[in-house]
Parts: sequence; structure tokens; C-alpha cells
Amino acid sequence: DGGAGAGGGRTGALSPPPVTDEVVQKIDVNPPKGTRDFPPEEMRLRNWLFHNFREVSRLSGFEEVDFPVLESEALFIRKAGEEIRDQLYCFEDRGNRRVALRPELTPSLARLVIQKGKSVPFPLKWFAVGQCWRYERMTRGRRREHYQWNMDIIGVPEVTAEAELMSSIVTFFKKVGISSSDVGFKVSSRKVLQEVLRSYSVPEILFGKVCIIIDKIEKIPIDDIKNELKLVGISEVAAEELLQVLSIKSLEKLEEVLGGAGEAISDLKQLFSLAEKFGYSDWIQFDASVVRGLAYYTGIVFEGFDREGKLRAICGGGRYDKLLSTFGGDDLPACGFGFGDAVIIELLKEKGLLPNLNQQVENIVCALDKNLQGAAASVATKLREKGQTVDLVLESKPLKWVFKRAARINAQRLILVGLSEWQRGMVSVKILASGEQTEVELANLE
Ligand SMILES: CC(=O)Nc1cnc2ccccc2c1
Repeated sequence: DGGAGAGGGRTGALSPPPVTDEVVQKIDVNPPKGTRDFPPEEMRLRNWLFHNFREVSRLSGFEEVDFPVLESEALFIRKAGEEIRDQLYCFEDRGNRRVALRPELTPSLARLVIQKGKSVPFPLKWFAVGQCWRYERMTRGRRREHYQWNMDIIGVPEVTAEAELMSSIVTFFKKVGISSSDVGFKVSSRKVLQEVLRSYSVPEILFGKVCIIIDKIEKIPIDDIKNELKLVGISEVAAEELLQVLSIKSLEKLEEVLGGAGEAISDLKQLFSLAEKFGYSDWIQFDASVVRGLAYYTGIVFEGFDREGKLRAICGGGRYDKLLSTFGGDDLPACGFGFGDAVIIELLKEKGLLPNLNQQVENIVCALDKNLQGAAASVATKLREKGQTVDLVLESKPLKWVFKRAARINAQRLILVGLSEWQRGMVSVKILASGEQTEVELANLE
């Protein structure tokens, strides 16, 4: 209702409601539309997932970085008609600055690389796990935020960098129990598109726009694709040839069409041979229709997909050799990928691979009467100093309540601090699995 809230009907300019400490109106306890809370159970799963992301990145010698979730809007203004641009979560702040919640991490990473300039040792191998935002009409009921794992290599022009990145993703999949019969990577190069467009002397500046249109190939009718291509100035003949080439599923066929001289073929051949050496050949396949939906990719592009075809892309990435120079930096070769936190969880559910994560504590410590609360606290501290996890009962509770809590938090041991034992320097220790109960000297408790 806006105006008539707490302070009764207000006239003239809306003034903030009077600060009162009683509840003036029931607030909505749900998180904002399209966003999630992470109560303990969900947070354990999220931590498990992010721990695996970080372990794989560490295994490959990558260093973790992070950036503000809020960036200047200018960082994301691209003219190629990307969906991520239409859904930018942008606004004007109180200093009248145009800002945006980041929709992806790569532009921030590029900004930091340029900021660091020559002071960092190339090649850079950086990774990040960060929340990304989009603002889309809730009609679609989709989430407005998700977390993305990114790994990027800056300063390596050869496709060994792309091969290394895909190797890291394969390592992650294996680590969580996913095999090449569950998922695969569709791999292509935007140089395929580039070579076809050049043969029809289409100006380079249309390249990004054409890629974004082509990326919608499985999302909108083919006639709309042709129409959009015509609108940006691609001739019907060129569009036909483009769509023909995009249906090629083998490198041999592609070589027949493009000839063996171009970079697209040599990059892809090198990549497939490296995949063999890395040992993940059975995970990847050439598919010329993969272009990805981000305008800045310039070379190899890849996306992880579930072989049952039930889910959206699991992850995606590629080479973006021009992004840093468009931000005014040096012309630095770069490649990377983004891996969202949503589809992978759906896939793990489908495959019955979700880990069973419960709260675990080693000890629950309880005073048997309230005069021993201090004693119980000293026992808890002693155990914690030894690195043991302790849930300390903070108020006097009936034993029935303590046993119930011990079971719920999966405590291994119940430590009871009773008066007669305490006076003899002892505490009572009950192993909850076996029920075995013993008296232990405080000094020997570990
Ligand atoms: C499946 C899912 O949650 N996707 C998702 C959710 N939020 C986003 C926010 C920004 C960019 C991409 C996003 C993608």
C-alpha cells in the first residue's frame, strides 16, 4: 500500500516511517524474487560443490581471485545483442553513477588483469567462484542469481590453454562421479564462422552479432535466424552457406568444406590431439553448431552437455583474444570457462550422485546442574583447543532433551559434567554409537 503504512496517512513527499522498535508491519520473510537463501542443509551442499571447484583449480596450479559483485555498467555494455545484456541488473546509484550487478565474471577478470598490467607474471592462471546476477521479468520464473566457477588462462595463444581448461573440467566431473557416458563436450571454433563470413566479404564488425544470432539456432525457428541474419546485412546466399557449415559434425567434412589451410582446422586438430594426450578424447566431439552466447569469443568454443539431452548446458567457455584490448589493455590472448551452480546439481540428482551431507560434531558437552555451567564451558574449551568439535549445551536442560539433540547433530560422544565426578577431577563420557559409558580424568580427556 506504500503511503498509509506505519506512520498513518502521510501527505506530501514520502518521508521514511518513524523508527519504532515494535513490529510496524509484518515483513516478507522470503528472499527477493529469483534469489535463494542457503539454510544449513543447502549451505552444506553448496560448500561441498565449491570445495570441489576449488580443489580442482588448486590441483591445476590456478590462483583464486575475486571482484566486487557491483561493477560499473560500462564493463558490460556490448552491442552484439546478447541476452545477458538485455537482462543486465543495472541501476543508478546515489552518486548518479551507472552501476550493475555482474552478470558474469570474465569482464571483471579482464579489468583486474589490465589494472595489474605488467606487474603480474604471465601466463596468469586465475580462478573464481562468484555470484552473478540478471534481471529478467519474473514471468519466466527463472532465478535472478547463480554462482559461477570460472577458470581463465591469460597470455597463452596456443590451444594448449583450452586443452588445459577442459582437462580441469573433466577432472571435476570425475571427482564427483560423473563419467563420459553421462556428459560430453561439444567443441568448435568461431574461426569456422569467421572463414565463411570472410569468403563472403562480410565486414569483421558484424562477427559478434552473427555469432549471437547463430547461438540461438536451437532456441528459435530457423526462419527467424535467417531473418535476423538478413537484418544485420548477411546475404541469403551467405546465410545458407553458414547454416550448411554449422551442421557439420566431423573435422574431416569440415576440412573438405573450408580447405586445410585455415586456422580453424589447425586449431581444432591440435586440440583433439592434445585431448588424446590428456586422456579425455572420449569426452569431446566436434560440433560446428557450437558458438556460445557471449560476443567476445574469438576462437575455440566448447560447452559441456548431458548426453540424455534433458538439461541446459552444464558449462561453457572458449578463447577471447580481443576482450582485453577492447578495454584499452594490451592485446593479450585469453581463454576461460564458466560453470554454473544450478545445472550441475540437477545432473547430480538425476544420476543419484548427490552426497549425503549431515551435520557432524565429535562432542556434545552438558552440565548436569546449572552451577556446573562454567565447568562445562572449560571442558568445551579444552576439547576445542585440541581441535575437537564441541556443541556446548548452553542452558540447563533435561537429559532427554540432550540425548535428542545429540542424535540430531550426530554427536559421537556425550560429555556429562556432574558434581561428584567433577569434585574428583572427572567427567562422564558416553560413546553414543555403542552406549559405552566411562569416567575420564579431565587431564586425559582428548
Ligand atoms: C539455471 C540458472 O539458475 N541459471 C542462471 C541463473 N542466474 C543467472 C544470473 C546471471 C547470469 C546467468 C544466470 C543463469
